[in-house]
Amino acid sequence: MPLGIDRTHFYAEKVKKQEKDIRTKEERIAQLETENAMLYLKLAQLHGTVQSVRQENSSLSDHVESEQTFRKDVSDKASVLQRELETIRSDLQSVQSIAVDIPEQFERYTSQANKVMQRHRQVFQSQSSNMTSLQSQVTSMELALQEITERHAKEKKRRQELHNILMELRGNIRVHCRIRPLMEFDCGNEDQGSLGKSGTRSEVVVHFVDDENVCCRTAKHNKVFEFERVFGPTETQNGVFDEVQPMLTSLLDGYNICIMAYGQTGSGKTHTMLGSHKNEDYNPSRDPHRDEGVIPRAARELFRLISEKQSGTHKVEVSVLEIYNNDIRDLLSNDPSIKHDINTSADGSVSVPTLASKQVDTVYDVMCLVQHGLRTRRESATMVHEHSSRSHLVVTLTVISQAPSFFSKSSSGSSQDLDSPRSPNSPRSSTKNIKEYFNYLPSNLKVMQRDLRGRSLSASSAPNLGSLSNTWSGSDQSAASGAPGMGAVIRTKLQLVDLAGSECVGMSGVKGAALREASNINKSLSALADVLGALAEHRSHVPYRNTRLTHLLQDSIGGDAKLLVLLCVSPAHRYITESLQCLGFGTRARQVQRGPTKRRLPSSAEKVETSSVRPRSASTNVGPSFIPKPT
Ligand SMILES: Nc1ncnc2c1ncn2[C@@H]1O[C@H](COP(=O)(O)OP(=O)(O)OP(=O)(O)O)[C@@H](O)[C@H]1O
Repeated sequence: MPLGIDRTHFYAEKVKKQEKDIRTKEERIAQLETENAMLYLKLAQLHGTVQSVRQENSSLSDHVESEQTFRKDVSDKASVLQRELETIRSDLQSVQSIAVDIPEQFERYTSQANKVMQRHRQVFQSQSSNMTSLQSQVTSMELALQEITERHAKEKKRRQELHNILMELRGNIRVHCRIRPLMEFDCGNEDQGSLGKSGTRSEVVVHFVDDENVCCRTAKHNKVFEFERVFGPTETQNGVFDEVQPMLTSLLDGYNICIMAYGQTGSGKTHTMLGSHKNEDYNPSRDPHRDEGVIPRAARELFRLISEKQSGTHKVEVSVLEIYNNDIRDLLSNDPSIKHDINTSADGSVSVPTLASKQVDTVYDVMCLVQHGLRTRRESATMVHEHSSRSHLVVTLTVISQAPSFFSKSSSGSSQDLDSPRSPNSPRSSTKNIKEYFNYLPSNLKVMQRDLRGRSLSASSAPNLGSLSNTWSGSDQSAASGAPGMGAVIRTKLQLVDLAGSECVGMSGVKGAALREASNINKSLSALADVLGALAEHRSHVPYRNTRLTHLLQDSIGGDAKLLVLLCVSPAHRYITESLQCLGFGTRARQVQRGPTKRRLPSSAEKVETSSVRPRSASTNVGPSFIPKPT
């Protein structure tokens, strides 16, 4: 402390100064604190900045990293592309080298193709010209073939006609064969001696070859049989009848006709002759039925033919009989158990005088009588089928026709029969008579022409039409008949026979009375075969009288009737023995030559009575009640 200065003052001054210092320092401190705060603030700001920079950095480094990856990828791809580029470049180089050859090759190929095309064009041209000539050849060959086919058909028809004429002139028996379809009962059964396996369908061994041939083929047999007509399993009843129909015209021309169905049991005889067993198809019916057989169809055709004739000149009588156990039983009689005898007249014609016959006017009447007879006919179930006929059924339609008087002895005085060879010098009838003749019997024309053709073949003489008017003038009938404008009476018969079936007794399984039936059936059928054998071999003795069947059919088989045998065969292996036997029977029948079939001559004994029912015999047996009244 300086001397002379008051101490207090000094100190006061010092304190003041220190306080000032302190204040200054405090201010400084405050200032510094403010600055410090500012700095803290700044630092915080800087921290934030650093943080964001850091984040930016990290995202930038991510970026960089992905950039690097991308770059790497790009460089990889670039290197791959580079390599591909190089390959392409090398390919391009090779393509370029090939491309240089292409136009050359193209030209070469084009010229080659042109050459080939030219060659082909030439070949095509030559072929098309060949084709045109071939086509014209084919056309002409087709025409020729058509012509040949037509000629063949005509020739076949002509051959058939000539064959028929020849058969007729020789008096041959016509034989048709029908193969039925395979049926349920054709199933084999070893117990019954079947050739097939038990319970299996029998094998088809009988084959339809064509219209004229049938063939039996098995391991043991291979045989073809020829007949006038062969019908296959699909043939209709109508088709079968179509071949029968022409014979019926002959019936009104004065010929006797016999149509018989032959075959083993179950082969379709009744089906063919009457119709199907199903639905009672052979019930009387006024209208034609699809399944009806030869008998109703023949009756229908007969009445149709009669309807074309002058009314009142024809009448028809029906008789129905069966031959059962070698006895004749009248199925129209009130007592069918009565046995009947057969009469043979001097001219060889056969009849059963005690048989009832009934006049009929329609097919319905005929079928009513036939059905009446069928109810009495012996039929029973055998092991072959349930409706086996145990008797031979014979339905006879007798046509009694009265010719107009111009057929009786004509003014020319000739009484020549058509069946005797005509002399070219025989007297000619008037043109009027010929005209009348053809007006009366237009259907005769065909038969006449056929006869004349046949005659001109055999007698090689020119046909004399003038003598035709005397066809039916066998005797002086005009006066005998008494009917003005009406002449002599002619009786012709149409015999329709449904034979009982030949059968192997073992297979049909019959015993006792049925065995007797079967053996009688077989006996009569073998007698029939014997008769045919004797006729075919022209033996002096023909054993007609061995059975009632052969005796009854004597004048049809050995006489002058037109005879048609309808063979019925099963196609099944099971019945091969019976089928071969049946076809053999047919072949034998065809070999029979009986001489020309003859026309019936008018008989002076009767005249046609069209108004009343006049049974020819045994009239008491048949009453009008047989024909049911129309419903
Ligand atoms: N062509 C055919 N079409 C269809 N069915 C047929 C034919 N032929 C025969 N049948 C049938 O075969 C079975 C036997 O025929 P059918 O009775 O006619 O023989 P069958 O020869 O008369 O026999 P049987 O001699 O024993 O009386 C019947 O059921 C019949 O309907």
